[in-house]
Amino acid sequence: MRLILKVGPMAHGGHCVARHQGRPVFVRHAIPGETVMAELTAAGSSDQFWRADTVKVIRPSEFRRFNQWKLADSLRSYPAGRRPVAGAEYGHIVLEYQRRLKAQVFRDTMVRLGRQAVEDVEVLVHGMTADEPAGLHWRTRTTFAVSASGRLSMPVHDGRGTIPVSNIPLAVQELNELHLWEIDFSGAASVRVTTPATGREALVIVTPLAQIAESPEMLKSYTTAWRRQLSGLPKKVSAMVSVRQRNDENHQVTAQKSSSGAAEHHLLRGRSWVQEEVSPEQLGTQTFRVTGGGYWPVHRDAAATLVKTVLEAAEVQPGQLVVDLYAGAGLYSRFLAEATGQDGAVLSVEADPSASRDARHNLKDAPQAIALNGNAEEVLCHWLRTPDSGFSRGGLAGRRVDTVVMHPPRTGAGRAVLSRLHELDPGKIVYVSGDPAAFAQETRWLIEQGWRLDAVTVYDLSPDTHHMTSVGQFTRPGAGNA
Ligand SMILES: C[S@@+](CC[C@H](N)C(=O)[O-])C[C@H]1O[C@@H](n2cnc3c(N)ncnc32)[C@H](O)[C@@H]1O
Repeated sequence: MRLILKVGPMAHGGHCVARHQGRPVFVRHAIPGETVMAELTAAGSSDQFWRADTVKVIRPSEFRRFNQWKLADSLRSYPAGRRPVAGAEYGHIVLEYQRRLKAQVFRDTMVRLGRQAVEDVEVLVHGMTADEPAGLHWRTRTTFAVSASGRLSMPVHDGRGTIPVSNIPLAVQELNELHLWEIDFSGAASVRVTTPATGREALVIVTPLAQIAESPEMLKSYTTAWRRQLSGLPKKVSAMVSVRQRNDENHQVTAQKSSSGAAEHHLLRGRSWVQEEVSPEQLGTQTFRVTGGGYWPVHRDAAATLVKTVLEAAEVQPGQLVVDLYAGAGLYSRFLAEATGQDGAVLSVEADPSASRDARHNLKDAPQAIALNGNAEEVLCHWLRTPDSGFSRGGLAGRRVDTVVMHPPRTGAGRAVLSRLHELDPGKIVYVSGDPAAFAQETRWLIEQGWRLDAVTVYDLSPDTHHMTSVGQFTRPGAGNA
């Protein structure tokens, strides 16, 4: 069923809000102010709200542009009898206006969920200069679904099926040049491709279908087939099979999950890691090993931009004690260690064992940085229980933490971690977030405990999508630090 709708503001998640006979309808691929014809994609008679997708624009916004990713363009998808692929919900909007919409969504979310005053969260969303004007070719990590015939595919919106692809306009050119779509990945559930911004290498990670992963004979025979299929790729391409337990979605790891969730790797060719190189302005260059599908900021310029912003917000002085929670491969820790110098210390906390091994490796030239493998909440509890033990025995050597940098998964740190953090009472918290709703809710809680949000910077590190990244800086007036 199709409706003609006058579309209202952009909401968190990448859809505009409209109304039909009083009921809210979340419309994808529209722009505030437009009148569109929308196809209902989820519309139960008792549903509180419906979902719809734009199939025709009746009165276009001046900020509408031609969506350069054909498969993600709803205006070309529906006439072709298919749904648009997910992952480029803003592709039909002029880049500069995408950022204005993200600023509006951030502000609205901070007001609604964070209970902030509008005037306190008037933010600009900063883009990366290299993205102008199109917002294409920035992704260094891309995960594909695999079709029944073994072709690389992308899921369509609302999770109803996948569509084979032969070009990813948002990915760096190095990915498209590999022509992986010509390879038969039958037997795989997904394929993740890492193409670091250096352009010097790539890593293909094949995750088998569950029934194949569970049978050693089938796994062996498919592994042989994938190795053969990939043999024609340039030498710089490494490949591996990753048999991963469930529960590691979005890298939300708990203590139990982090041990049971470790991936078993079978190398097909090359090596199981990539090298990332990060050169934030005036902070020098550092290199990092990132193994398998371990977390790394996806936009080719994100790592340098975030390091610079985090270091500016943290204002670390030589000799200070800094904690990097959810540290991944030690990206922030490595630069923070330069700032504390050898008289200070950085405690780099990461739950995933493989990422934590990478952090240990990446921090080996900075003895003042200590990689701790553990769940954030448990490590915090340990610090609170035995603050006087030495750093490598789970304590804080009797010192007060000057600054905590934290970059949790999109779902946020959660109340338990925030409570422990509040008890720890660091001088400052620098919070990097990939989700405005989680950030707003956790800001609200921190403010209720007496913290103050001193500054927030928002970046568009995911052009053409609805995602944004914020870096917030909190202090607690009256707690001896303001
Ligand atoms: C968004 S990433 C940030 C990584 C790093 N700061 C960076 O920017 O490269 C979140 C990281 O937190 C880790 N993680 C998830 N849940 C955790 C937990 N409960 N305790 C500690 N680390 C966790 C994930 O494995 C992942 O490496």
